[in-house]
Amino acid sequence: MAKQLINLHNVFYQYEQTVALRDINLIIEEGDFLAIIGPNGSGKSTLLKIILGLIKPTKGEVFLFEKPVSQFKEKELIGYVSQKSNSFNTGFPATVAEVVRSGLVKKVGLFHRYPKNVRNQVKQALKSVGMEMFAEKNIGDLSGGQQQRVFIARALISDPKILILDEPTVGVDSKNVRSFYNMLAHLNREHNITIVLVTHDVDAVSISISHVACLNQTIHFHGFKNEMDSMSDKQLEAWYGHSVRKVDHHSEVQS
Ligand SMILES: Nc1ncnc2c1ncn2[C@@H]1O[C@H](COP(=O)(O)OP(=O)(O)OP(=O)(O)O)[C@@H](O)[C@H]1O
Repeated sequence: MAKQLINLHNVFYQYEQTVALRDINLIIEEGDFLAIIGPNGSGKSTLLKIILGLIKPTKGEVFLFEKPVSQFKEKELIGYVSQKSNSFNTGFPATVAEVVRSGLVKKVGLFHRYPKNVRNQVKQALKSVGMEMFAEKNIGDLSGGQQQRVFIARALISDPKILILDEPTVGVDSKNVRSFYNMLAHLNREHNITIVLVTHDVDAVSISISHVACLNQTIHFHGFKNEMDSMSDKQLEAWYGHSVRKVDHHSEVQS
């Protein structure tokens, strides 16, 4: 049986006046490539914050790598790329290699020397996202999609087992979205990294992923992507709250 990397059991979360999440039961296994999709305000960011241990559920339990979250100390096993990552302006004075290397700061300490093999680690991380040719470029001179790849490389440099991405295609032009998802599929399949991403874009579920969770306060569906393909438009609308369109890019995906 695959290892349960994330397990949320009867999780509720309430901000002062607003119930953001109710009765969430969600198991994410090693090797999954899961998209959590839901409309604006459906609780996606709140769910990520709970998984990342940034907030505690009002009720319910969270297990990471089969340990209660309070006992889970190996934070480097979870790589996170936030929605706001790709906001560098062209004047930001750091090279791509420096940005990727900064992913190691927590491990090395700000004023310690980096070990000799760091240059190689930076190279490997950039290679895994198809950006090794850009190591010496200024981060601010890259496109939104290229910057996003660099931030993924920064998350990968500490060798995580899970990569969590919040709206990763914001800032990626539409013509590059498919190759971006192909790159994530490559990390999932060839580097055995479990991937969890959240998005409000239902179309995103059509590309590369293995599993889908449909969230609107609670989980309305969680299963294999192709099981969701067989959901009727009426079922989808009932969960999403308004009309949605499914686009099947599956046949176009290259690994
Ligand atoms: N700090 C907060 N204080 C009070 N209410 C909040 C706070 N953050 C979020 N909420 C509310 O909780 C609910 C879930 O918000 P959340 O940001 O998790 O949704 P989301 O699916 O990530 O939204 P979006 O797609 O718009 O980013 C919303 O009703 C939101 O207004």
